[in-house]
Amino acid sequence: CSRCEPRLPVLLVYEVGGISGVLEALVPFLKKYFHLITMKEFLESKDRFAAQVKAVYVWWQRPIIDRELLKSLPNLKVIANSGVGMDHLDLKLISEFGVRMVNTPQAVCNSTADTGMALLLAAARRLVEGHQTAVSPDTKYFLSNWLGEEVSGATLGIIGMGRIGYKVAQRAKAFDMKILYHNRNRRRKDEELVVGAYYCEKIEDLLQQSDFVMLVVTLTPQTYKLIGKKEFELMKPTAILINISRGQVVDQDMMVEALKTGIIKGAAMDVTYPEPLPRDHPLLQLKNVIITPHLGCKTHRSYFMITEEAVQNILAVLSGLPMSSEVLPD
Ligand SMILES: O=C(O)C(=O)CO
Repeated sequence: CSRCEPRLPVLLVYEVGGISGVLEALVPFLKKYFHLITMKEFLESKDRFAAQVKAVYVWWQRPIIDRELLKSLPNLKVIANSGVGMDHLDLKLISEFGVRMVNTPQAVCNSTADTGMALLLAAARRLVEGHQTAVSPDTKYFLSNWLGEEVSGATLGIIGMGRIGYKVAQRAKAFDMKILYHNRNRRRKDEELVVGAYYCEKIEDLLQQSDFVMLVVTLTPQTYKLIGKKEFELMKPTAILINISRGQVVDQDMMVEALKTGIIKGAAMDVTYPEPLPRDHPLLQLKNVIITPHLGCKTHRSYFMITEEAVQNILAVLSGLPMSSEVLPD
């Protein structure tokens, strides 16, 4: 009967709470705009819900969007992805089903740039080793030969000056760093002036000149293993690599080699492949490495803003209004 049917558009999420579920705190907000169903509820009542689901909210890679799911949702209009990275989605497949895709780039840029800067500072000043020293029972405390690097005046090379890269540049400017950046195309001329960044057309130039290299590109076939043997060899032996993009942007075996043999000085990574690394992975044995568990944009504020941005985008698609963050298959 029509009275039993949900009056709000039906939004499918993987689950609520738990390891892979939408944060419970966000559910009241989502429920203002949608009739929310979980994957479990959907699978239990496919006959009831299949034709009603208008949108899916992919919360950190769940649910997995495959052909079978797309086939079972004939009136699906839009898939909203939390965060900015879409490498876990088959964009071509989704568009074949006439479904639009949106992400939430505004919501994540400050928090992810903070993570990049935090890693840069932590690696430069050996914060993790420092912490381990401070809490260790049998350590001589004031080791005068245990010096870090100064960030002010050092050169930061940003590979991938998109929204997040630009936020990193703003932070680096406040630290008096010299900023270089590389994009495939120079399309940030106004912003270059604001932060005082220099464009390197060739990635090689940036690698040779930078004291810190930060990876902020999205993972695409073009950026897969962008940093490999040749690129490590171009970097200064004193350089520190920071990765806040995706693990696969770096050839990880080559990175282990570069870190072990002193081709570069250190690395700080919020992303690896796989995540997490197997416990016996050589990267976990190295002292000149900091690894964080994809903290990226994980702040209370960002998580709320992500959901706000996703909701705005979904509602815009459903009502045929323009929206800010459509992702096209190419
Ligand atoms: O936005 C993303 O895709 C991220 O990984 C941020 O942590």
